[in-house]
Amino acid sequence: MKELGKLLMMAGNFKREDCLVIGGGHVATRRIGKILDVVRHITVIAPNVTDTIAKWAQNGRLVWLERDYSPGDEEGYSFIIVATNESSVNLEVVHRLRHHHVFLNVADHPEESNLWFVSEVDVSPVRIGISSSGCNPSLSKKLRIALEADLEDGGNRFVQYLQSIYNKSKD
Ligand SMILES: C[C@@]1(CC(=O)O)C2=NC(=C\c3[nH]c(c(CCC(=O)O)c3CC(=O)O)Cc3[nH]c(c(CC(=O)O)c3CCC(=O)O)/C=C3\N/C(=C\2)[C@@H](CCC(=O)O)[C@]3(C)CC(=O)O)/[C@H]1CCC(=O)O
Ligand SMILES: NC(=O)c1ccc[n+]([C@@H]2O[C@H](COP(=O)([O-])OP(=O)(O)OC[C@H]3O[C@@H](n4cnc5c(N)ncnc54)[C@H](O)[C@@H]3O)[C@@H](O)[C@H]2O)c1
Repeated sequence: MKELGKLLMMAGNFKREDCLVIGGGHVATRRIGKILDVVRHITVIAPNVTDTIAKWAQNGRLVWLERDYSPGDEEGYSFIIVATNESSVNLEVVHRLRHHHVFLNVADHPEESNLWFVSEVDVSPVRIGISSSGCNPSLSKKLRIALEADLEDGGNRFVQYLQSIYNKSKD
């Protein structure tokens, strides 16, 4: 795993951003799931997509362009997720965006991204983000699952405190 250095954790407002996702496989599906209700509009470009993405397209949650990426597709988008399984395609997009100020997430080259995804625990209205700074995403996932399990049975003080905030917010 590459060492990404220290990252800044912030809460983002993407309501005005139009997102382009290049690639429609498992990584794209996971990340689209996280931004569906967060960005203004999502376009997916990929010759094949998962059943989940196809369903989102059918339901009008996003637009799927059923074809390969071609240079220039990225024009007009402020948030771009690059997640094809063709490393050369991913790097071509990175290269073309070098002088653009866009939010960029590249699945197989995290060091080229300016935005990394985190594991999320939703205790609405509180959201807890977990990041290993790219060192160990599996560990982030395990911590998320452990926290969610705690949340289910109110097992410790931290989670009980969160639960009390949650219950108050419902009153
Ligand atoms: C949070 C989550 C969001 C999401 O992806 O949606 C996420 N990864 C998740 C899962 C996951 N990722 C990987 C596995 C298989 C591991 C295995 O098999 O051991 C699993 C587990 C699984 O899939 O079950 C592989 C992997 N991931 C990265 C690389 C490095 C590379 O590609 O170089 C490799 C290849 C490593 C290798 O194999 O060497 C990099 C990144 N992954 C990140 C986020 C960012 C850093 C976040 C952090 O540091 O915490 C960053 C930088 C991407 C970015 O955001 O740009 C999601 C958990 C969601 C949840 O909570 O469930
Ligand atoms: N960072 C992470 O968390 C992580 C985890 C696993 C895999 N990866 C990397 O992410 C990438 C994607 O992984 P995946 O499991 O989603 O792959 P996948 O095989 O499930 O999906 C690949 C997608 O890319 C599309 N595609 C291929 N060529 C294309 C082109 N020219 N233009 C547009 N779309 C094209 C395919 O149609 C498909 O939808 C791989 O490079 C993999 O190494 C990253």
